[in-house]
Amino acid sequence: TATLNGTARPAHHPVRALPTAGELRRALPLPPGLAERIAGQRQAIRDILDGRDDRLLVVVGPCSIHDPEAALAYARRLAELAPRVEDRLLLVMRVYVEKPRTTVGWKGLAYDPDLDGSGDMATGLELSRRLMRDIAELGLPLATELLQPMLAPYLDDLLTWVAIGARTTESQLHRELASGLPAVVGFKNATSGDIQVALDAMSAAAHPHRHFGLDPEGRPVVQETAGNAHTHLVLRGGHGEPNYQAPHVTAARRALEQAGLTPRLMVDCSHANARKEHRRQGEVMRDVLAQRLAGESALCGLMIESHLHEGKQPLAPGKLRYGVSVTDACLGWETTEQLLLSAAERLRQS
Ligand SMILES: C[C@H](OP(=O)(O)O)C(=O)O
Ligand SMILES: [Mn+2]
Repeated sequence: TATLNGTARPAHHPVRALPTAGELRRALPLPPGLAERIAGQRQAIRDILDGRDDRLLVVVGPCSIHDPEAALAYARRLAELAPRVEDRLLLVMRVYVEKPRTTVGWKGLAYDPDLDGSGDMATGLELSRRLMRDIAELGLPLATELLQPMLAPYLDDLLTWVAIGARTTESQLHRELASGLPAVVGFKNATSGDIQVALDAMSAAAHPHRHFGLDPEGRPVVQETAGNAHTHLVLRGGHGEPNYQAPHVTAARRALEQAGLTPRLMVDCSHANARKEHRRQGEVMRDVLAQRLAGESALCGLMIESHLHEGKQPLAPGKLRYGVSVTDACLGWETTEQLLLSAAERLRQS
């Protein structure tokens, strides 16, 4: 037996039932026209990946969502900014509801919406889907990291862009998942900095797969996927060493070309590229823009971790400051807005 919160239980005792993906989608359906709008947003990103659209894809928002109200307030500001830069930047909001932990820690809104380890996932799933739908209705394309493959059908009709994280890019389950997603998928390099696992993931995800899965009613099925050719590498640094500078980008582009993959990549300005110092994201972004303006055609995207207010705070329920990340430190809104406005301006001048 295992002990959970001090209570001895059989090791694999199902704690509480969950709605099926079908039930949650019926409870929180897409309003008329939203599915078509999301399909158009996905196509816009494919156009950038395929070089038909020379705008920059920018995935921007909180490292994690712990407060749907604050997330919606952030989304309203981003939705107001998006049309002001859309001639040069395609803004996609990070709505991350599942967090991979290096060891243990809070796992995200979908897993633990009360932030106290109680694990009320039924509420977490409902809050996550409801928030994503509210944000999508503002006209913003949505991005998230998909971590638990069985959660994907609860949310993936709302997703324009999906990250497979540094800790799961090597996982066959996540490559199979990516091969069946309608969204564009970014594979992060490994936490070690190795990019080969991401190139292998792109190759694997481009093929059709048959894999174990659940149907919308939660019954086990053999899932058949068509393959997803619209995937790309995301450079996020490794073991505290950045990999966004020109030599790394050139090497990554060459590796992609040699593997017969689309030589397009995104730079995650945060995480190991900022050496976990959130203010460095601006410096990383300026370097990437300079490379792009110098003609590096592989660079088609940026990721920025940003929230209403800068920094991060310990996860202390009841003592939380509004609009501050409880996971990785983020830039504040004002700085983010300035960075994006000046990036759009620099790209216009080029
Ligand atoms: C956790 C994730 O970053 P990663 O460590 O997977 O690059 C993220 O917050 O975007
Ligand atoms: Mn993060």
